[in-house]
Amino acid sequence: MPLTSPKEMFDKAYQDGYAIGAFNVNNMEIIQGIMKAGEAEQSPLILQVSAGARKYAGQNYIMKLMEAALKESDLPVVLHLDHGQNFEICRDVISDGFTSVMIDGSHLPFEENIALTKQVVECAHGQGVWVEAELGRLAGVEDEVSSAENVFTDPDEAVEFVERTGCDSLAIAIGTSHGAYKFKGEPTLDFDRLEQISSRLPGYPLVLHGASSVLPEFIDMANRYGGQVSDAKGVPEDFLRRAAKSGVCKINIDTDIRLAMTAVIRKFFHEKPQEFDPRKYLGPAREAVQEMVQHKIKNVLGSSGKI
Ligand SMILES: O=C(CO)COP(=O)(O)O
Ligand SMILES: O=C[C@H](O)COP(=O)(O)O
Ligand SMILES: [Zn+2]
Ligand SMILES: [Zn+2]
Repeated sequence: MPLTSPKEMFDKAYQDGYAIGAFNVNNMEIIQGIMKAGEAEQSPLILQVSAGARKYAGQNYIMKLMEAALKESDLPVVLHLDHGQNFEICRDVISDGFTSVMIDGSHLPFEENIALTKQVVECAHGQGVWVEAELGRLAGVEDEVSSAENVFTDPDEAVEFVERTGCDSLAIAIGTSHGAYKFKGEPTLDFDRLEQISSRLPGYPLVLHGASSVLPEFIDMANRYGGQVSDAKGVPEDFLRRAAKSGVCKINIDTDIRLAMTAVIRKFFHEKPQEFDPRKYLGPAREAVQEMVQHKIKNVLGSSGKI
Protein backbone atom coordinates (compact mmCIF):
# COMPACT_ATOMS: atom_id res chain seq x y z
CA MET A 1 0.00 0.00 0.00
CA PRO A 2 1.38 3.45 -0.80
CA LEU A 3 1.69 6.07 1.91
CA THR A 4 -1.55 7.80 2.69
CA SER A 5 -2.65 11.19 3.99
CA PRO A 6 -4.12 11.48 7.49
CA LYS A 7 -7.37 12.96 6.11
CA GLU A 8 -9.42 9.79 5.80
CA MET A 9 -7.87 8.29 8.96
CA PHE A 10 -8.74 11.32 11.05
CA ASP A 11 -12.25 11.74 9.62
CA LYS A 12 -13.10 8.18 10.66
CA ALA A 13 -11.35 8.47 14.02
CA TYR A 14 -13.15 11.72 14.81
CA GLN A 15 -16.55 10.25 13.95
CA ASP A 16 -16.04 7.11 16.01
CA GLY A 17 -14.16 8.65 18.96
CA TYR A 18 -10.90 6.77 18.70
CA ALA A 19 -7.35 7.98 17.95
CA ILE A 20 -4.50 7.01 15.65
CA GLY A 21 -1.18 6.32 17.35
CA ALA A 22 1.76 8.31 16.03
CA PHE A 23 4.86 6.38 16.93
CA ASN A 24 8.39 7.76 16.66
CA VAL A 25 10.79 5.74 14.55
CA ASN A 26 14.56 5.80 14.79
CA ASN A 27 15.79 2.45 13.53
CA MET A 28 14.85 -0.81 11.88
CA GLU A 29 13.75 -2.66 15.01
CA ILE A 30 11.38 0.13 16.00
CA ILE A 31 9.77 0.32 12.55
CA GLN A 32 9.40 -3.45 12.42
CA GLY A 33 7.92 -3.65 15.91
CA ILE A 34 5.33 -0.97 15.12
CA MET A 35 4.42 -2.45 11.74
CA LYS A 36 3.96 -5.91 13.23
CA ALA A 37 1.69 -4.48 15.90
CA GLY A 38 -0.35 -2.62 13.27
CA GLU A 39 -0.64 -5.81 11.20
CA ALA A 40 -1.74 -7.88 14.17
CA GLU A 41 -4.37 -5.30 15.10
CA GLN A 42 -5.27 -4.28 11.54
CA SER A 43 -4.84 -0.67 12.60
CA PRO A 44 -3.93 2.42 10.61
CA LEU A 45 -0.58 3.85 11.70
CA ILE A 46 1.36 7.08 11.72
CA LEU A 47 5.11 6.66 11.69
CA GLN A 48 6.81 9.86 12.68
CA VAL A 49 10.38 10.99 12.26
CA SER A 50 11.95 13.76 14.30
CA ALA A 51 14.89 15.89 13.23
CA GLY A 52 16.88 13.88 15.77
CA ALA A 53 15.83 10.62 14.12
CA ARG A 54 16.84 11.95 10.69
CA LYS A 55 20.21 12.88 12.11
CA TYR A 56 20.63 9.54 13.88
CA ALA A 57 19.54 7.14 11.14
CA GLY A 58 20.07 9.38 8.12
CA GLN A 59 17.21 10.46 5.87
CA ASN A 60 18.13 7.96 3.14
CA TYR A 61 18.01 5.09 5.59
CA ILE A 62 14.69 6.25 7.02
CA MET A 63 13.18 6.38 3.53
CA LYS A 64 14.48 2.93 2.61
CA LEU A 65 13.19 1.44 5.86
CA MET A 66 9.79 2.97 5.13
CA GLU A 67 9.87 1.61 1.60
CA ALA A 68 10.57 -1.87 2.96
CA ALA A 69 7.81 -1.58 5.55
CA LEU A 70 5.24 -0.54 2.95
CA LYS A 71 6.28 -3.27 0.55
CA GLU A 72 5.37 -5.85 3.16
CA SER A 73 2.13 -4.29 4.33
CA ASP A 74 -1.36 -3.35 3.16
CA LEU A 75 -2.03 -1.07 6.11
CA PRO A 76 -2.77 2.60 5.62
CA VAL A 77 0.41 4.31 6.86
CA VAL A 78 1.20 8.01 7.14
CA LEU A 79 4.82 9.14 7.12
CA HIS A 80 4.97 12.25 9.26
CA LEU A 81 7.67 14.76 10.21
CA ASP A 82 7.61 15.28 13.97
CA HIS A 83 8.43 18.77 15.32
CA GLY A 84 9.67 20.37 12.11
CA GLN A 85 11.53 23.41 13.40
CA ASN A 86 11.66 25.44 10.20
CA PHE A 87 10.31 25.74 6.67
CA GLU A 88 13.34 24.10 5.07
CA ILE A 89 13.07 20.76 6.86
CA CYS A 90 9.36 20.56 5.98
CA ARG A 91 10.09 21.32 2.33
CA ASP A 92 12.88 18.72 2.24
CA VAL A 93 10.85 15.85 3.67
CA ILE A 94 7.91 16.70 1.41
CA SER A 95 10.16 16.32 -1.59
CA ASP A 96 11.31 12.96 -0.16
CA GLY A 97 7.71 11.74 -0.05
CA PHE A 98 6.43 12.39 3.49
CA THR A 99 2.63 12.67 3.44
CA SER A 100 2.37 14.82 6.54
CA VAL A 101 4.53 17.39 8.31
CA MET A 102 4.46 19.16 11.61
CA ILE A 103 5.67 22.73 11.67
CA ASP A 104 6.37 23.51 15.30
CA GLY A 105 6.32 27.25 15.77
CA SER A 106 5.10 26.91 19.34
CA HIS A 107 8.22 28.59 20.70
CA LEU A 108 7.52 31.71 18.60
CA PRO A 109 5.26 34.66 19.38
CA PHE A 110 1.69 34.14 18.07
CA GLU A 111 2.03 36.22 14.89
CA GLU A 112 5.37 34.64 13.97
CA ASN A 113 3.98 31.16 14.56
CA ILE A 114 1.11 32.07 12.21
CA ALA A 115 3.45 33.41 9.53
CA LEU A 116 5.73 30.35 9.63
CA THR A 117 2.83 27.90 9.67
CA LYS A 118 1.18 29.68 6.72
CA GLN A 119 4.38 29.44 4.72
CA VAL A 120 4.54 25.67 5.29
CA VAL A 121 0.81 25.23 4.57
CA GLU A 122 1.19 26.96 1.18
CA CYS A 123 4.08 24.72 0.18
CA ALA A 124 2.58 21.49 1.57
CA HIS A 125 -0.96 21.90 0.29
CA GLY A 126 0.40 22.53 -3.20
CA GLN A 127 1.62 18.94 -3.03
CA GLY A 128 -1.27 17.36 -1.19
CA VAL A 129 0.63 17.10 2.09
CA TRP A 130 -1.05 17.43 5.48
CA VAL A 131 0.16 20.08 7.97
CA GLU A 132 0.06 19.79 11.75
CA ALA A 133 0.92 22.94 13.70
CA GLU A 134 1.32 23.63 17.42
CA LEU A 135 -0.07 26.32 19.65
CA GLY A 136 0.84 26.47 23.32
CA ARG A 137 4.02 24.90 24.63
CA LEU A 138 4.86 21.61 26.32
CA ALA A 139 7.37 21.38 29.13
CA GLY A 140 10.10 18.77 28.68
CA VAL A 141 12.84 18.06 26.19
CA GLU A 142 12.27 18.02 22.46
CA ASP A 143 15.04 18.10 19.91
CA GLU A 144 17.54 18.73 22.66
CA VAL A 145 15.75 21.97 23.52
CA SER A 146 14.06 21.91 26.87
CA SER A 147 11.21 24.06 27.94
CA ALA A 148 10.73 24.44 31.68
CA GLU A 149 7.10 25.41 31.64
CA ASN A 150 3.84 24.45 30.07
CA VAL A 151 2.01 27.24 28.28
CA PHE A 152 -1.54 25.97 27.84
CA THR A 153 -3.34 26.60 24.56
CA ASP A 154 -5.81 29.46 24.61
CA PRO A 155 -9.11 28.34 22.97
CA ASP A 156 -9.78 31.72 21.28
CA GLU A 157 -6.27 31.82 19.89
CA ALA A 158 -6.64 28.24 18.67
CA VAL A 159 -9.66 29.17 16.55
CA GLU A 160 -7.96 32.25 15.14
CA PHE A 161 -4.77 30.29 14.48
CA VAL A 162 -6.54 27.55 12.52
CA GLU A 163 -8.57 30.05 10.50
CA ARG A 164 -5.62 32.23 9.60
CA THR A 165 -3.08 29.51 8.84
CA GLY A 166 -5.23 26.85 7.20
CA CYS A 167 -3.34 24.13 9.09
CA ASP A 168 -5.01 20.71 8.96
CA SER A 169 -4.57 19.64 12.58
CA LEU A 170 -3.42 21.33 15.74
CA ALA A 171 -1.24 20.11 18.60
CA ILE A 172 -2.45 21.62 21.83
CA ALA A 173 -0.99 21.97 25.31
CA ILE A 174 -3.32 20.84 28.11
CA GLY A 175 -0.78 19.50 30.61
CA THR A 176 1.11 16.72 28.86
CA SER A 177 4.86 17.01 28.34
CA HIS A 178 7.61 15.14 26.53
CA GLY A 179 9.73 12.52 28.24
CA ALA A 180 9.36 10.27 31.28
CA TYR A 181 8.78 12.86 34.02
CA LYS A 182 5.46 14.42 33.21
CA PHE A 183 3.92 15.06 36.61
CA LYS A 184 5.36 15.82 40.03
CA GLY A 185 2.19 14.96 41.95
CA GLU A 186 -1.09 13.45 40.78
CA PRO A 187 -1.39 13.48 37.00
CA THR A 188 -3.95 16.00 35.73
CA LEU A 189 -4.89 17.29 32.30
CA ASP A 190 -6.99 20.35 31.59
CA PHE A 191 -9.97 18.56 30.05
CA ASP A 192 -12.15 21.68 30.32
CA ARG A 193 -9.74 23.43 28.04
CA LEU A 194 -9.76 20.50 25.63
CA GLU A 195 -13.59 20.55 25.54
CA GLN A 196 -13.57 24.29 24.91
CA ILE A 197 -11.10 23.98 22.06
CA SER A 198 -12.84 21.02 20.44
CA SER A 199 -16.30 22.54 20.74
CA ARG A 200 -15.10 25.70 19.04
CA LEU A 201 -13.44 23.71 16.27
CA PRO A 202 -16.10 21.09 15.51
CA GLY A 203 -14.92 18.27 13.28
CA TYR A 204 -11.33 19.48 13.51
CA PRO A 205 -8.61 16.96 14.47
CA LEU A 206 -6.52 17.82 17.52
CA VAL A 207 -3.18 16.26 18.41
CA LEU A 208 -1.79 15.27 21.80
CA HIS A 209 1.99 15.29 22.14
CA GLY A 210 3.79 13.95 25.17
CA ALA A 211 1.22 11.19 25.53
CA SER A 212 3.32 8.26 26.72
CA SER A 213 1.98 6.55 29.81
CA VAL A 214 5.44 5.62 31.14
CA LEU A 215 4.30 2.08 31.87
CA PRO A 216 5.31 0.95 35.39
CA GLU A 217 6.15 -2.50 34.04
CA PHE A 218 9.09 -1.07 32.07
CA ILE A 219 10.16 1.43 34.72
CA ASP A 220 10.33 -1.39 37.27
CA MET A 221 12.20 -3.68 34.90
CA ALA A 222 14.72 -0.99 33.95
CA ASN A 223 15.33 -0.11 37.60
CA ARG A 224 15.57 -3.73 38.69
CA TYR A 225 18.41 -4.29 36.24
CA GLY A 226 20.60 -1.30 36.98
CA GLY A 227 18.55 1.59 35.57
CA GLN A 228 18.05 4.83 37.42
CA VAL A 229 14.72 5.99 36.13
CA SER A 230 13.09 7.12 39.34
CA ASP A 231 9.96 9.21 39.90
CA ALA A 232 8.97 8.74 36.28
CA LYS A 233 5.28 9.39 35.60
CA GLY A 234 3.22 9.42 32.43
CA VAL A 235 -0.27 10.16 31.20
CA PRO A 236 -2.77 7.64 32.63
CA GLU A 237 -4.32 5.54 29.91
CA ASP A 238 -7.83 6.57 30.92
CA PHE A 239 -6.92 10.19 30.14
CA LEU A 240 -5.95 9.16 26.63
CA ARG A 241 -9.20 7.26 26.11
CA ARG A 242 -11.09 10.35 27.23
CA ALA A 243 -9.06 12.68 24.98
CA ALA A 244 -9.78 10.43 21.99
CA LYS A 245 -13.48 11.04 22.56
CA SER A 246 -13.00 14.82 22.64
CA GLY A 247 -11.55 15.54 19.23
CA VAL A 248 -8.00 14.22 19.73
CA CYS A 249 -7.34 12.12 16.63
CA LYS A 250 -3.56 11.71 16.90
CA ILE A 251 -1.73 10.57 20.03
CA ASN A 252 2.06 10.78 20.03
CA ILE A 253 4.14 8.06 21.65
CA ASP A 254 7.91 7.91 21.80
CA THR A 255 9.03 7.57 25.42
CA ASP A 256 7.09 4.31 25.90
CA ILE A 257 9.01 2.81 22.98
CA ARG A 258 12.32 3.94 24.44
CA LEU A 259 11.47 2.55 27.86
CA ALA A 260 10.24 -0.80 26.53
CA MET A 261 13.44 -1.36 24.55
CA THR A 262 15.75 -0.19 27.31
CA ALA A 263 14.08 -2.28 30.00
CA VAL A 264 14.26 -5.46 27.95
CA ILE A 265 17.87 -4.85 26.93
CA ARG A 266 18.91 -4.10 30.53
CA LYS A 267 17.31 -7.34 31.67
CA PHE A 268 19.05 -9.27 28.92
CA PHE A 269 22.47 -7.81 29.75
CA HIS A 270 21.96 -8.63 33.40
CA GLU A 271 20.83 -12.19 32.81
CA LYS A 272 23.22 -13.07 30.00
CA PRO A 273 26.43 -11.11 30.53
CA GLN A 274 28.33 -13.53 28.32
CA GLU A 275 26.25 -12.74 25.19
CA PHE A 276 27.49 -10.22 22.65
CA ASP A 277 25.40 -10.83 19.54
CA PRO A 278 23.22 -7.69 19.08
CA ARG A 279 20.47 -9.76 17.47
CA LYS A 280 20.01 -11.57 20.77
CA TYR A 281 18.92 -8.38 22.54
CA LEU A 282 17.59 -6.27 19.67
CA GLY A 283 15.22 -9.11 18.74
CA PRO A 284 13.51 -9.14 22.17
CA ALA A 285 13.57 -5.33 22.19
CA ARG A 286 11.69 -5.36 18.88
CA GLU A 287 9.16 -7.81 20.33
CA ALA A 288 8.69 -5.56 23.35
CA VAL A 289 7.94 -2.63 21.02
CA GLN A 290 5.41 -4.74 19.16
CA GLU A 291 3.64 -5.89 22.33
CA MET A 292 3.54 -2.42 23.81
CA VAL A 293 2.23 -0.82 20.59
CA GLN A 294 -0.37 -3.56 20.23
CA HIS A 295 -1.53 -2.91 23.77
CA LYS A 296 -1.91 0.82 22.99
CA ILE A 297 -3.82 0.21 19.78
CA LYS A 298 -6.14 -2.37 21.28
CA ASN A 299 -6.70 -1.12 24.82
CA VAL A 300 -6.09 2.61 24.70
CA LEU A 301 -6.36 4.22 21.26
CA GLY A 302 -9.20 2.05 19.99
CA SER A 303 -7.93 1.82 16.41
CA SER A 304 -7.95 -1.99 16.07
CA GLY A 305 -9.68 -3.11 12.89
CA LYS A 306 -10.19 0.46 11.65
CA ILE A 307 -8.43 0.13 8.32
O1 LIG B 1 5.11 13.92 21.61
C1 LIG B 1 5.91 13.05 21.32
C2 LIG B 1 6.58 13.07 20.02
O2 LIG B 1 6.29 14.21 19.30
C3 LIG B 1 6.24 11.93 22.23
O3 LIG B 1 5.83 12.14 23.55
P1 LIG B 1 6.33 11.17 24.74
O4 LIG B 1 7.65 11.69 25.20
O5 LIG B 1 5.31 11.27 25.82
O6 LIG B 1 6.40 9.80 24.17
O1 LIG C 1 8.91 15.14 20.79
C1 LIG C 1 9.97 14.58 20.88
C2 LIG C 1 10.10 13.19 20.38
O2 LIG C 1 10.09 12.29 21.47
C3 LIG C 1 11.33 13.06 19.54
O3 LIG C 1 12.46 13.12 20.32
P1 LIG C 1 13.93 13.34 19.67
O4 LIG C 1 13.96 14.77 19.20
O5 LIG C 1 14.85 13.05 20.80
O6 LIG C 1 14.02 12.36 18.54
ZN1 LIG D 1 6.62 21.66 20.34
ZN1 LIG E 1 6.02 15.94 20.49
